Amino acid sequence: MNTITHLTPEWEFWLMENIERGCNSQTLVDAMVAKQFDPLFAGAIVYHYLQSAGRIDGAPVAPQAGAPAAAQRAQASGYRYEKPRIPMDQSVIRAGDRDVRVALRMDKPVVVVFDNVLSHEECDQLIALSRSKLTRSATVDPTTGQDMVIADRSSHGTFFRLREDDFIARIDERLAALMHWPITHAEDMQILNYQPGAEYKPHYDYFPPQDAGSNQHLSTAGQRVSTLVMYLNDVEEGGETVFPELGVAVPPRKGSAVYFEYCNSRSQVDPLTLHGGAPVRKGEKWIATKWLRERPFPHLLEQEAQRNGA
Ligand SMILES: O=C(O)CCC(=O)C(=O)O
Ligand SMILES: [Fe+2]
Repeated sequence: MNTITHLTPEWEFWLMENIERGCNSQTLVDAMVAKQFDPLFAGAIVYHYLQSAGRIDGAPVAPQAGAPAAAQRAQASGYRYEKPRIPMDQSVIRAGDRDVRVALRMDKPVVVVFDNVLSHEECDQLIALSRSKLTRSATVDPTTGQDMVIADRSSHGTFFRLREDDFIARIDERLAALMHWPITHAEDMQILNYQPGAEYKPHYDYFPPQDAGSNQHLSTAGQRVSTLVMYLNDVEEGGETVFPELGVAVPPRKGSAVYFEYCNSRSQVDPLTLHGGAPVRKGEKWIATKWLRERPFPHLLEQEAQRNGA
């Protein structure tokens, strides 16, 4: 049976009335799901209405107030946290050929800062290999799903295909081990360069389930589940990766990285992972980003099977 993914005026009224009465988000989502609403749609729409009603504070929160406030908002979104994909009790994670140190971590959402993901030589080499290939970065158009250039994203970038060469393959294998997710679920590695003034305004890495343009992405390998943003150089000033809902900012440091998770086994997505690249104020910023999907890419399954001699 098809589930409902749009809101009639009657349901709109019902939502507003019940929010006014002080109902909590889970009650509202459960009631909608019981009436055949799509669970993802119900979660997103309830979150949206609660936010519009001022019941979820979208403004950045002070770091000291971050944890309890974020937990409240997480609950309001209806997102159910599950067991983190990566170990949350180790200070060093053995990631293939490299020991990666944990510098900071939080759960709900899982956000972890790693040191020593890439050596300085690897950072330099990724930059050198990318420099001549850079083009203006695009984002996914919410209605068509096509790439489009927008002012919110003033960086330049390029991509490396999975296992493009031996150097990239070594890093790809390490990242799959670190992120505890199969290599067949990995998107191409993105390299970005931000010049002074360039930024990437706060956004979600997941494909918004309510956008028509997300369908073509979701149909290949499912939703994005986690991200690793690796810093390839030290930035003199600015360029932090910011999480406005959490009151967290991660300053770029050559070789280190920030990891976060935002999609559970029911394909629910976590709006608290809103994040962006703050404007670079002095110097330039280089990053490499790895996004992982719910399911394998068919062409990678084939590629890996051939490698393994199947
Ligand atoms: O530049 C940053 O720090 C964040 C980059 C980012 O959000 C992305 O590549 O999806
Ligand atoms: Fe992002």
